[in-house]
Amino acid sequence: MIELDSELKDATLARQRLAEELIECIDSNADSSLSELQVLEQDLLTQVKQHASSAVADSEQQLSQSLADMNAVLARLPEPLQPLLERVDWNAYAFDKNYLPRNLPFCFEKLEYPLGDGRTAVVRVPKEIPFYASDYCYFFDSDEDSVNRINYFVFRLAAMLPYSSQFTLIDPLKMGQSFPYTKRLPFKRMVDNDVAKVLEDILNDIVRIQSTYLDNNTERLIDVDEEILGNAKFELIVAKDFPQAYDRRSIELLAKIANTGPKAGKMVLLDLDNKAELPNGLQLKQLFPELRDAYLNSNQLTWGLGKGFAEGIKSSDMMNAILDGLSRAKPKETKLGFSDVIATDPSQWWQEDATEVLSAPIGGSGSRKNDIELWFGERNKQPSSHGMLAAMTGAGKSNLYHAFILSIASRYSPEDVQFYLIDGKQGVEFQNYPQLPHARVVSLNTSPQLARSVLQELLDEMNRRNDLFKSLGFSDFISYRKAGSPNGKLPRLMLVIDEYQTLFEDDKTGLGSQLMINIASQSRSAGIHMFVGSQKFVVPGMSQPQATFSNINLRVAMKMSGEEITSLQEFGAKGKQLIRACTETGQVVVSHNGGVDEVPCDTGRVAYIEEGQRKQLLSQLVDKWQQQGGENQTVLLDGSEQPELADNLQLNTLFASHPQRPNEDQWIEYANKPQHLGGLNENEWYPIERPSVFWLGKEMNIHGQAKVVFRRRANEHMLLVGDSNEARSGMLAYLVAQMPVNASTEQYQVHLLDRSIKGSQWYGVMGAANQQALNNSASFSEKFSDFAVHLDAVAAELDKRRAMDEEDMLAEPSIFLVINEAQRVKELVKQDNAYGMKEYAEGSANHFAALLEHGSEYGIHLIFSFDNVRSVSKAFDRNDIEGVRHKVALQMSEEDSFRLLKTRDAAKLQVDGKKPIYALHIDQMQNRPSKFKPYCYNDAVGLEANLNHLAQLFAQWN
Ligand SMILES: Nc1ncnc2c1ncn2[C@@H]1O[C@H](COP(=O)(O)OP(=O)(O)OP(=O)(O)O)[C@@H](O)[C@H]1O
Repeated sequence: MIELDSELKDATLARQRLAEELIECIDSNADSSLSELQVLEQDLLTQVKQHASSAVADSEQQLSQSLADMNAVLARLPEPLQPLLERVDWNAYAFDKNYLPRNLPFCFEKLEYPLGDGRTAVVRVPKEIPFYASDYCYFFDSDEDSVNRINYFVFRLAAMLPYSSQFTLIDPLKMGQSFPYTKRLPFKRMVDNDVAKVLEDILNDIVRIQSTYLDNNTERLIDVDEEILGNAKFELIVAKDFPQAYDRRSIELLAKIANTGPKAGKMVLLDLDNKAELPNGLQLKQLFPELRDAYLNSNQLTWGLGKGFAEGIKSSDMMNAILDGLSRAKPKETKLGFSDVIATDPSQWWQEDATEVLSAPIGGSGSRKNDIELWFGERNKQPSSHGMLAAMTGAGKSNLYHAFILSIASRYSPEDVQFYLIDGKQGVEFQNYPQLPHARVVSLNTSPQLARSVLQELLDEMNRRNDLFKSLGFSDFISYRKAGSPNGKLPRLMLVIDEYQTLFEDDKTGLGSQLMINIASQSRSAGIHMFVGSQKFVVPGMSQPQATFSNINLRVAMKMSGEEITSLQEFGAKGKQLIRACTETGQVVVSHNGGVDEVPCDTGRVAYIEEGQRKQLLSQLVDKWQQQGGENQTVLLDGSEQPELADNLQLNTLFASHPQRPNEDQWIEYANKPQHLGGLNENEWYPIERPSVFWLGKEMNIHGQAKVVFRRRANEHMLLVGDSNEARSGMLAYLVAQMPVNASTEQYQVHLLDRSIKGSQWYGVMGAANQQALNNSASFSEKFSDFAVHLDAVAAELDKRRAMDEEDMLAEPSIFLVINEAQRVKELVKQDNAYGMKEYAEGSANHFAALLEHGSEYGIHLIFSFDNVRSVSKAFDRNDIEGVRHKVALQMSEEDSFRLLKTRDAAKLQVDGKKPIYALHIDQMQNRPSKFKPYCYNDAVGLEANLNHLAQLFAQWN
């Protein structure tokens, strides 16, 4: 045998190496990218050819070896890539994978090799044509075999892309009869008489694909990551018998698709009837500059060549087998299940430790199912403090929150992580989470003011933590926890705000932006993080977004509009490209590096949690926590509802922490206690002033309750004014009902005049409070004449007390004169007397002047409710009104608000609508109006429930 020369040896070795590599590639990893496979395969074929051509005469043996190697390699190719489709058992093929066709195995190339002895070896090498990676428009000449050849393209592509190939088979001459199987293809455009209409649809699709997937970096659909591709389809548009029976418009549209479509995955194949005429003025080469002969893969318009080598599909058995297989094929999994992401067995939960990092797998990319994660804290010295999420409606933002919350809740115990879950103004996304053991606060329909107060609360918590760390000599949360949490375990706190633009609404002073900057820049070292979301990153009303964003490293984006993406500054060009490709619900792009291009973003799909699964997980979490003896301490706030007295945390803490009525010292301690611990945060609490606290509703923050404290000081009276009956009667009834909080029955006196209209729905509310909560210990009158008896007595009592020495006076019980619906007390209307001075006509009413002026210093407090300011003015002088320390106003006109309060604020209480009802408390001594949601009377059932709650608490102290 003739020695191979060195060049040939090299070629042989190179070919062997390639063959081995290719086999390995196919064998070792079914998931290896197809393009890799195809490049190797292409190289192998080239090498075979080169080898053959240089082998010349003396290497027949080598040549056959090469061909044997090649065939061995080809035999191992996945079924849809096999050169001979007929050799595949399609009934056994699963159609479970897409093979993106950069090249299409197409026909056999006939190669002739002179063997030196005069003989010529003829070998057939499979030939591939560049397909979706090219800009070509292929044609072959039309003849009786055309359909078979078209079938070859269709079925090859359908097998290669069972989930991503679409077909438009245009057959105007035979009206679709050439392709009877069209209906059975998984994705197709049915073509009726209006060919142009279908072609226009395709053009629109091209534009859509261009704008969602393609840009400078990713020029072709075939280059888009398959994970991102989602439902985008590669399309083959076949024009049978072209251009016969095609009108001018269709021809032009087809040409436009052929020229712009390939990059967007739309290829045109012309079955070219070269005897047919194009309409006047149209020329094939001008219409289709990229036209190529499918057999020659050349742009020469040579006819009839290579036909003999083309593989066509004639076998209807084979076509049926492929169509059956396609219909059996399971649609590609578009939902990633949550059980792929977290452990489903509760015994495996709460094993992670949040000392350094809090991490939540929320989904996966490619074949990996849980590699998309959001983490907060510190990892390899890299910090990730806070995150933000932007997604258009329907992109799957809610599901992402659920995945995030439940992923964390399953990995970390409630002692390790606690949530503040805040829904925007109209939001109820987090409504299922009050039962979550990890939820410290859940706020639904959150008002802007409340949302801001949550940030303030977290800043307060941060300061408390920092003080603690400092006092113990620790630098931060991590070092404190690493030292074994000497003062008790502190959880990482995770604030999640949906629709976080709520923070910046009605915010003239820019408080929301400032609070956010402070949290973003300072809170990480205290173990406090935030993850905020909206439809965009930068939201209306936010000032200095850059100051905030520079501290928010974690950026999470889902499907967004093209314009939105273009104007994004929170991601670099590469990130934007990935976001553009998020065309389906659940697709997500994540950067922990501020979206910069230098560090690749993660992209994939968020695991989907069905509602039932969510509820099941929640109840399993509750069970697990209860088994450990844990209690649920979630504070639930709902901005759309009026608060209930029974939910008052301060009231409940007072009774929970004092089995017996507190003594003076205990009262001081409780009053001084901060609100977040259930105390009153009231520093001035001197028993000598006999302070009495009454809660009126809920403040616009997490822990604060709206309250008035009456002390034995000047002017400690109250006016409650405004036209909401629910609020007026609710506040007043509950105020009366709270008497026993402050003193035992002997230590207070209440004289009630209830002028509510008999038969109205508000009638009886005050009586119920007296009966259920006070055991009828208040004197209760419906007529002024009855009340006047008590009024006279109280006036006499005042005189008596004024004559007492101070200590004796202080021992006397506090007296509350309460008049409900005072606008209906005609005795309270001052009239001109004989000297032109204003005076009450009724004798007893004249006691009010002295009681207003001096009563409260001697423990006698007046509390009036009026439905309007005019009536207040008829009853009292301007000075009297100004003197009253506590004024609670409901929505009223600007003028009335100013007249009563010297501020117009009470005219703005209901700017967003009638519900919920807001009230304003002005403490004349503090001069700081505070808005709150008052307790309201809604119906007898609610009233009874709240009064019962009080009665039970009081029973504990009797
Ligand atoms: N990760 C996901 N995978 C698959 N389907 C999902 C995924 N997330 C959401 N979906 C589907 O999309 C629907 C809408 O999701 P979701 O409510 O999370 O969207 P959203 O962006 O919050 O919408 P909106 O802003 O309108 O409330 C869901 O009911 C679900 O069917």
